[in-house]
Amino acid sequence: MNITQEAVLKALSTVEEPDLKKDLVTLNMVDKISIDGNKVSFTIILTTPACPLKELIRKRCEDAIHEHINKKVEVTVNMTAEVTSTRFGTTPVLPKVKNVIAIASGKGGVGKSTVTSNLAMALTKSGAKVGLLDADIYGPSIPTMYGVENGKPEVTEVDGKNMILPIESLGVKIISMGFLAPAENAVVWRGPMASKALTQFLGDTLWGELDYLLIDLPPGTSDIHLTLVQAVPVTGVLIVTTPQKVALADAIKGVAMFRQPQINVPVLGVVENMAYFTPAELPDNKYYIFGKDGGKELSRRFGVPFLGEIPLVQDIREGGDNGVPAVQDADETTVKAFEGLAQGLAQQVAIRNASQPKTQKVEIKV
Ligand SMILES: Nc1ncnc2c1ncn2[C@@H]1O[C@H](COP(=O)(O)OP(=O)(O)OP(=O)(O)O)[C@@H](O)[C@H]1O
Repeated sequence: MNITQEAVLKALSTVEEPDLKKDLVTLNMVDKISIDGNKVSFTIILTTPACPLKELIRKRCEDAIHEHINKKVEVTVNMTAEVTSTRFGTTPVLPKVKNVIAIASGKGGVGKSTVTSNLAMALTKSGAKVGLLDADIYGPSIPTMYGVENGKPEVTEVDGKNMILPIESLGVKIISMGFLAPAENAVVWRGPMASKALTQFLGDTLWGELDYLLIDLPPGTSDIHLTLVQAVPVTGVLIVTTPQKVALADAIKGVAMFRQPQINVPVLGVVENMAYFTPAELPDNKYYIFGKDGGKELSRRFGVPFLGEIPLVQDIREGGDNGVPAVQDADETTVKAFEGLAQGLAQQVAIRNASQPKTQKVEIKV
């Protein structure tokens, strides 16, 4: 049997990337083809390390080689990932950050910061480079959730400009207004001053190359939200809500705000936090304390993806208080819930990036 590189590519051109609806060869996702007798190996470059379709794509590649070349071929599919971006190298604001994702909730206290901190951790665990900006100036809780509440970011000079170095914890680069203004002084940050300080803080941080920068926005719909998402080209926003009526009503206002024509930030999805309570000793029991399926209905109403349910469990609260996000070492249900959210969000980012017209890359000095 004489297998050629062309034959391998031809076989793989029959495999469609399920989300992007184009074949792997057209999408330039096939690399490093190697052929040795009846052994064939190649690398598939995924659009995110958090790709939930990894195993499905691997299986389809193996099947395609067996079907189009020979059943007896020994196939090795290696997987790597290069996170896609439509902003990489095209914008003077954070040009080395591939995707900026804002996390918003209409109502306070729905667990936005908890979800954000676990999301950052889950993406990092998948192999992505992640930064986290805690823009919740009225109650910056990210430093506590990452055990760095006494963090004092250092400043370094780059090309004559003072840049802030983020504090790194558990592999995530973190900047919080809490590092600058202790909680008791948060009241000094008001309106335009807060917006200006935040935007400057964001741009003056030496993030380095990032696949995802998550911004934990303050609760509600304020000038700060508008200034931030207009100052930084944002890939999209994730809406966090609980199933409760009052939380949903505020989440609706949030979605409507981001969708205003002059704002026009894509809503990447909705996640329902505190979806149900599960006691540790009865893991199969679900109690719908705040109501049921409200987040799902919200996503249906606005035609945006529903990215999952996060249970109300003690581990999640404890993780936040102890400075280690629960996705790091909680029980399987909690870990799966946050990993599923990270995969779903990364998938929506990849789909969005693929649907954007390719912008001309411009060289920008950082
Ligand atoms: N799924 C969950 N299970 C258990 N506890 C949770 C869960 N989500 C959030 N919490 C707890 O609820 C409280 C509020 O969460 P968090 O600070 O994340 O909310 P927030 O929406 O960011 O609040 P704010 O409006 O102040 O920014 C915290 O004590 C957190 O530990």
